[in-house]
Amino acid sequence: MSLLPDTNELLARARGDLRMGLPVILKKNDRAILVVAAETLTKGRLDDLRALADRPIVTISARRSETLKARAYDGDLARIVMPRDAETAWVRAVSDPADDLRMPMKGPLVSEREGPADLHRTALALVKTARLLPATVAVPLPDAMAFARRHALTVIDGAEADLHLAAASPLHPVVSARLPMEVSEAGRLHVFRPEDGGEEHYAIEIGRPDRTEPVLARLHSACFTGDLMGSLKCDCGPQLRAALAQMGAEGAGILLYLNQEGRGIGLANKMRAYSLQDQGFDTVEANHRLGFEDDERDFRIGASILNSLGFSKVRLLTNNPAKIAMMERNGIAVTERVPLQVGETSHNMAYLATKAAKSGHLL
Ligand SMILES: Nc1nc2c(ncn2[C@@H]2O[C@H](COP(=O)(O)OP(=O)(O)OP(=O)(O)O)[C@@H](O)[C@H]2O)c(=O)[nH]1
Ligand SMILES: [Zn+2]
Repeated sequence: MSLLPDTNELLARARGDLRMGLPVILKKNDRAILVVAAETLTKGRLDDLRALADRPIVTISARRSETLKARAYDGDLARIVMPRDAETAWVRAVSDPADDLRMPMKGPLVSEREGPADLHRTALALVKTARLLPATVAVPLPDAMAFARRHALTVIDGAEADLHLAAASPLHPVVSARLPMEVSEAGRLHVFRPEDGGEEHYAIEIGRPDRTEPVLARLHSACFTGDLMGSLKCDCGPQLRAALAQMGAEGAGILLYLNQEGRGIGLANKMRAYSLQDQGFDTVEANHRLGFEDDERDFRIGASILNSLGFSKVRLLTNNPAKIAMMERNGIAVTERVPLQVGETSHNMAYLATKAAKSGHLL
């Protein structure tokens, strides 16, 4: 018998650790780093890191380094060397763009160019999956296994972590039950749970769609503000309700409710993006300043749920050609694009225009 956690389980544990401000250890052969998520770094933890190495490394994505005018010698990321007198406020200013305009970063920032960046890259990918700001603070760690045992810290093999973080986690059906709804009394809700400990996703089936014919389908990404609060900043709520109404009217359809809030960056980061939008940046620029790509969603999840429910052909309700391409690439044939243009307001006109201009959305 072995109760030792596998890499997936260790990654899930590490996400929890990082969100709580606990360090985790990433190792590869005889190299290891001790990592803390920049956003949860406390003074005490910074002192602990400094006791191990006097110049911790703050890793940010190349997107964030563009704004900070820091050199990204590692291509997709930059390893910034912490000045000896820098405190947690300095780490916050590097990782969080909230005050970029009010207090421009006093540089110059010095980027590390020696030595491998691979473990730092893994750390950055990991904090993103924990829905934290994409920035980490790390120090090299000799004798990692003994250190981990002494401090009861999670240790993950970097190469294994890379494989798991890049793969689409298998999803398993948990339960499904009848859900009479306003749009149709013949509703059914299916819950799917990913193996990697991530958020659950839902499928709402309307009627009993014929699995051999293209089904009217919608891949809806969670939007707490739009779906539930009636936010006027986006078109998500009206799109959700229009999609369900059309399925109800046709008597059949499948709506996936994917928990990829904020195009995959999480609600806290989306609100950081909204705050930047109030400073004048558009939706894409705001994501970049935070260190994210335009769209961090993984649409393999949607394809895998459709597959598991027995659907292989869809009439897809969307204005986003990238969604169609992702479905086709993952084995779901899109026989027709059904436009979904509802919910334009004076508050979201610029948002919709940016999506058309920069993200290829069809108007
Ligand atoms: N990061 C970020 N996410 C946003 C913003 N506004 C809305 N979202 C999220 O965007 C997702 C919806 O994506 P959209 O780009 O509006 O539409 P789409 O799903 O790509 O395309 P359609 O199928 O045509 O609706 C939801 O997860 C929202 O929470 C924003 O300003 N920044
Ligand atoms: Zn929205």
